[in-house]
Amino acid sequence: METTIKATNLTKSFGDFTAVDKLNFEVEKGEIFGFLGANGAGKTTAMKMLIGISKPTAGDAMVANYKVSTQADLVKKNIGYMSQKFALYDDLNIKENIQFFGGIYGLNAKTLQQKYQQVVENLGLENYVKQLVKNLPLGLKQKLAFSVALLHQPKVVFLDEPTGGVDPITRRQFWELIYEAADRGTTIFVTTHYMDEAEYCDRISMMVDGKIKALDTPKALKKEFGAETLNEVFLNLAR
Ligand SMILES: Nc1ncnc2c1ncn2[C@@H]1O[C@H](COP(=O)(O)OP(=O)(O)OP(=O)(O)O)[C@@H](O)[C@H]1O
Repeated sequence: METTIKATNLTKSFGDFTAVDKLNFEVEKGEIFGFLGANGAGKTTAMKMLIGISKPTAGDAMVANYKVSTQADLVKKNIGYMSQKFALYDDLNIKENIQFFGGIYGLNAKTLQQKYQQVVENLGLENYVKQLVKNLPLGLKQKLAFSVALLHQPKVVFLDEPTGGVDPITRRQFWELIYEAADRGTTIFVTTHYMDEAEYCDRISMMVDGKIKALDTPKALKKEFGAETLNEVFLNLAR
């Protein structure tokens, strides 16, 4: 087993307030790890530390073999990131987005052309290549954003509520792409508020008030809490 994320007492305080309180967990290569919590539980603060844009005030984390405390630039180069709020440039077309984001990660023109063709073919985007990304249906935009986050073949990809606003069938299709990436060995770290998505994860953690209160497979968590659904587990914990 190869560990791609390891948090050790990972902590972030703002003055007297501890938003993330001594998180300890490991995520293996190719694992799909769901990161759940109610609003304000501390998920965004934790994720910001894991992607190297915010320094822990105590503890540390290794991500893709680099320390977030001292090697944040290397962490950033070796991960992918996609959020619901920002992922692609609406006023560029598919090719331009791939050239822009792939270029940031240092891919050359030939590789970018190959990646572009692969993405168009894999996602069936042939009818949209002349359009600006803003004209794509939301579900396709999300799939494209995920593919763009994987252009530089990162060891880990962080997905921050990647499927907000689409129906369960479209979410399910998005998850097929996640499974394919995980099968190729990419580690997936995903936050979500949708319990159907949480069910698709290999393991999930549930955060309450800055701490991880439960962490296991969806099946084991339901058993542990004597619950029929993950939603019940979640409500039990968050209460
Ligand atoms: N820069 C900051 N200064 C002070 N407090 C902060 C700061 N950033 C976050 N917090 C506080 O830390 C707590 C956790 O916030 P965070 O955004 O990480 O939660 P979250 O679990 O991501 O919630 P949501 O699902 O709503 O995004 C909140 O109480 C928030 O007000």
